Amino acid sequence: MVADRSVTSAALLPFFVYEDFSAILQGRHSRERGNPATFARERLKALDVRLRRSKAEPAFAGMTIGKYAVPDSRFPIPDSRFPIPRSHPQRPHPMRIGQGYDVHAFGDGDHVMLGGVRVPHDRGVLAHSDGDVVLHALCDAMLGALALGDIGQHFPPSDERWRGADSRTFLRHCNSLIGERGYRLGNADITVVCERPKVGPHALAMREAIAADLGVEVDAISVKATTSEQLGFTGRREGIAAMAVCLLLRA
Ligand SMILES: Nc1ccn([C@@H]2O[C@H](COP(=O)(O)O)[C@@H](O)[C@H]2O)c(=O)n1
Ligand SMILES: C[C@@]1(CO)OP(=O)(O)OP(=O)(O)OC[C@H]1O
Repeated sequence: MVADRSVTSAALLPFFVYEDFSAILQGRHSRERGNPATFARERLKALDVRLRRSKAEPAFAGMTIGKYAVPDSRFPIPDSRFPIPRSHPQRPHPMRIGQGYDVHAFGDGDHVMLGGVRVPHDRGVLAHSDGDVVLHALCDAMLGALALGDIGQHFPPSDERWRGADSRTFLRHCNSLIGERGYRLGNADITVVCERPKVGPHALAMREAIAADLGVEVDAISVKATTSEQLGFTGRREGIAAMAVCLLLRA
């Protein structure tokens, strides 16, 4: 699937203002970075994200575009349940590691969402959200690296807001939690376990979609797959699993 790489200018306004303000606070101004709005537009252009004029929900709300966070009104940030530590240790960790794992059972359907990509299949998955095991495992790895619990604590299955939700929303939110705490994603490595569908033909599209949402280069994201040699629940084609590890670096 090719992402709708467009975003409303209204959605970008708050971070233009923020960028301007923070540059002033840091004693830097237009000579160093140029006009903030122009700088942001150039960054968006480099990432092939187009500005569009629309009053609709911005497609990229909540995601990080390069160094910019596009606000997502659905999430109060900071989330009071997961406060940002007020004081960092004198020598904060230069890096943090996280791992995640997710499983969904197959059910009726004609596709599975994997890494934000719609992959045609003769089954769907049973899930509260869109059931994207790749993104759920990655979110858990990112949350794990921050010691912030797991995806179910941030997006409870009991919450109707997340019924049928696009898991890229979860991913962008986890990324914003990372940024707020002074880190950035260094790289992530994801393994999908299933007999079918074949993941290989879609792996690049998944890497591109994930990289776009996280504001990192595609080579920072690895997606690979294995069968389980017809053993266990994945081998019997009852479900699909994914594992992820990620490394966070101090921003
Ligand atoms: N769902 C899958 C499973 C595997 N692949 C690719 O096939 C290779 C061989 O799989 P084995 O389990 O027999 O090692 C594997 O290395 C993957 O490249 C796939 O694309 N999708
Ligand atoms: C993603 C959430 C959203 O409610 O529900 P599911 O789509 O069922 O997926 P799961 O991997 O079980 O993670 C729990 C929930 O956070």
